[in-house]
Amino acid sequence: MSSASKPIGVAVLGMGNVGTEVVRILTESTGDLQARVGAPLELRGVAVRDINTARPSIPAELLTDDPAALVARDDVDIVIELIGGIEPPRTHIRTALQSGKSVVTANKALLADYTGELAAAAAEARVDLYFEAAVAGAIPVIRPLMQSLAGDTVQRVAGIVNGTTNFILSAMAETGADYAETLAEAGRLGYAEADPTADVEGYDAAAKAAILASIAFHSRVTAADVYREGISSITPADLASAAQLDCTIKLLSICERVVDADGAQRISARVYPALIPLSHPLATVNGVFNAVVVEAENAGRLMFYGQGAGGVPTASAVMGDVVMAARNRVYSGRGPLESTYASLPIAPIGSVPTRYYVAMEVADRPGVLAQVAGEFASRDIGIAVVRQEGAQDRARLVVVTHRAPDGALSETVAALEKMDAVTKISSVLRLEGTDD
Ligand SMILES: NC(=O)C1=CN([C@@H]2O[C@H](COP(=O)(O)OP(=O)(O)OC[C@H]3O[C@@H](n4cnc5c(N)ncnc54)[C@H](O)[C@@H]3O)[C@@H](O)[C@H]2O)C=CC1
Ligand SMILES: N[C@@H](CC=O)C(=O)O
Ligand code: NA
Repeated sequence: MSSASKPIGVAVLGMGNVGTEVVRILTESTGDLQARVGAPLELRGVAVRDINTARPSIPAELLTDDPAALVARDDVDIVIELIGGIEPPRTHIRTALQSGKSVVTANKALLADYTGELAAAAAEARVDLYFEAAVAGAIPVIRPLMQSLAGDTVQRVAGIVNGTTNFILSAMAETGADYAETLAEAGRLGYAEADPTADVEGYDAAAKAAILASIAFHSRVTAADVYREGISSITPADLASAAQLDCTIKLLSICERVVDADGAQRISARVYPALIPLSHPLATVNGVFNAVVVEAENAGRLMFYGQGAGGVPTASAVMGDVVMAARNRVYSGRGPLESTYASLPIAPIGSVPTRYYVAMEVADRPGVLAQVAGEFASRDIGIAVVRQEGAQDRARLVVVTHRAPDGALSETVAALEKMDAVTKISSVLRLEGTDD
């Protein structure tokens, strides 16, 4: 260590749920952090949107409403971006990297689309760009994929990577809690994004899937490559119906290698709410907890579990990256570079085999069931479960299929929608976590 005593200057951009906790740890744990880094970490400044409304927990002289000026300071070595969104973070991060500063960010929305540009700037300047907090909050998942599994071949990375939606679905399933009230509570607890549409419509999970798939499969996957559905249409009736099938409903993020009919490998990256059996390990992941299951050729199955959102746990992941980036500066090292050599193409959702759960309202008269079953059979789709709920002149019919290409399943649903006897398709969900 050539410059053991030279302090590492740190700047924090954004002092919200996560930024506040990062500043707290930086100021409360100075001695331990210094010992772990091999040099003191010195907080040079904190950029906030409005100095007058900023929380009074740090000395006024550290506050600024000019993040660009803070990033430009010669005594700042590491920039921690915790503002969120695309701009201004994209500009601040790029400027920081281009001027030789390392960057730590939790900004999955930005990384899902701009990792290429930012990683290139980091590589050019020979500095680190770290983002462990961007996927599954406190859970170490980026570093295990990038480093621990660098010698293996990852086949699948799947799990629950959004705390807000898992908090909502768990509460609805456990206590019948109201969707809107639970979403508001997730906002108060600091789990939800500034615009919670990103959570409930699956954009946040899709951004995380893009990041995970890119790393796991050494390819470039962006948010637009990820098939996405959110949870806003999930009803208490769906959860009750899932329970009757010994299942629950979770918003899943699934990234896997799939092999085409012609033998070519592709990446399937998809996010949707799905039924999973209550016996599946992900079924017991509740509240703000996330879990990511990685399947690798040689390591086998690995499961990572912990708090996926919230200022305090997320700040832990940010600080882990800060310590690594600071150590690298002290010891003149660098973390791993982005790796996209495999460049696998994306598999269209229609080609991916899956299972469907379809709930519909049908006229309660003879022959309807045979007609419905006929639509599945004509596309070579096997039916695993048929259940009729209710009677009189309207009945709720639930069909669970065997595995078939998603395109054939969605075509069947479109055909059912046109049938006179089907008055309404109430919900279409996929079923995951089963062998058949
Ligand atoms: N809250 C969580 O559980 C997690 C959040 N993240 C990510 O961490 C980042 C921060 O999230 P939160 O702290 O929850 O958001 P937040 O909305 O609580 O904090 C962002 C802060 O940035 C400030 N800000 C906005 N524009 C600014 C500007 N131009 N200059 C300086 N400050 C500005 C806002 O006033 C706000 O205080 C986001 O990228 C988010 O996606 C990642 C994992 C978990
Ligand atoms: N809004 C996100 C925060 C963490 O990434 C979530 O709920 O998971
Ligand atoms: Na993480």
